[in-house]
Amino acid sequence: MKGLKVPKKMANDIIKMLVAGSLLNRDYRISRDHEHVYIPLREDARIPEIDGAEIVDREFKESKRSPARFTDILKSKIPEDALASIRRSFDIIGDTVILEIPEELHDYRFTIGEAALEFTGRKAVYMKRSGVKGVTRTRELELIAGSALSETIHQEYGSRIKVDIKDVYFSPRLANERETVAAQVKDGDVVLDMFAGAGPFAIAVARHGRASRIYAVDINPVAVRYIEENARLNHAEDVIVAVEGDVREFLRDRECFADHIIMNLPGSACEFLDDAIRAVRDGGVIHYYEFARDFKTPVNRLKDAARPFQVEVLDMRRVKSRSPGVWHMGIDARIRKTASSDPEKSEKSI
Ligand SMILES: C[S@@+](CC[C@H](N)C(=O)[O-])C[C@H]1O[C@@H](n2cnc3c(N)ncnc32)[C@H](O)[C@@H]1O
Repeated sequence: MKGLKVPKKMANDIIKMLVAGSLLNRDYRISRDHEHVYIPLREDARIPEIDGAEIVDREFKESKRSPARFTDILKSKIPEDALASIRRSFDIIGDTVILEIPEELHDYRFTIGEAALEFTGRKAVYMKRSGVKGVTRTRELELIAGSALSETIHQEYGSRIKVDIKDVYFSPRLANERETVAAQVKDGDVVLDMFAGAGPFAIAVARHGRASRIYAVDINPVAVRYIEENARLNHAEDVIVAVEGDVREFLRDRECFADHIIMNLPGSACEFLDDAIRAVRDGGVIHYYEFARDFKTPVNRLKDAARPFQVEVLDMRRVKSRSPGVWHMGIDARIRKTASSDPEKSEKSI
């Protein structure tokens, strides 16, 4: 399974960082040899480059500390053949857990919910009742165990994100992505998060401490209330400007002002590319997201929208899986608006 091999003297700091980013696989035990510590990772964990550390494929012993693996708790409670179809991957957001339960197991949902409550030690377990939908990208959730709490504070890296999981989109699986984007912001940069939700990208950028101003826009008024609250919670109210409304309206009279533009609305960000290209400064970077099977499709879409400007692709990432063969893709692309700003380019090959 996937693990991280790190020199002993770095292990403590790295483990803290992995715990903060929810990247550690707690079902397995950390192991050691004379010089190295081996840390089990979640399969979907994306680890930033760390000098001296190396991703490895390795056997880890199961953790005896965990009450039992999730399915072990359920073994005596639901039929053995039904167990196989339970997806054990679930999202933990602060004190809440969100589970996806296959239709044929819906009759067992309360039993499964109680097992998830015991397994995770959180306060509320919800089952997905729909996919994310509508302009706010929220989903229907049914409480299946614990108390009816839906507002919670989620911690990732050093950020604290308060959110009501019923009213505002939030995915803990984007924690690494937010770090990757935030790390690219330079001293004095102006950042625009076009689809900010409760503000997790904006908070990550603020925590890195280099942006001079971060505009966090969202059309969902509840989300904007949380951006304001999260700015205060993370001592970033001087740098984050929360804006309620359609980002197209916000950009109507603004041009060439942002050094970084974050476009995390993967189903329809393409419809906003013209606005983003106008808003980005010469040499600024667009962090563009799209559901796609390959990198070519989003890269070509960016290039088409940017014409006649030059697009220099800095990085491309499969951020997370959406469905078999389809990925939430992330592209970082520098936009060159004048010939003089076109240095020797090192475009990534697609
Ligand atoms: C996929 S969520 C991303 C939220 C956030 N970036 C995150 O990572 O948690 C997209 C967000 O875009 C907002 N949104 C959708 N259309 C919008 C528009 N035209 N202008 C501003 N925000 C919009 C939704 O309300 C939603 O909060």
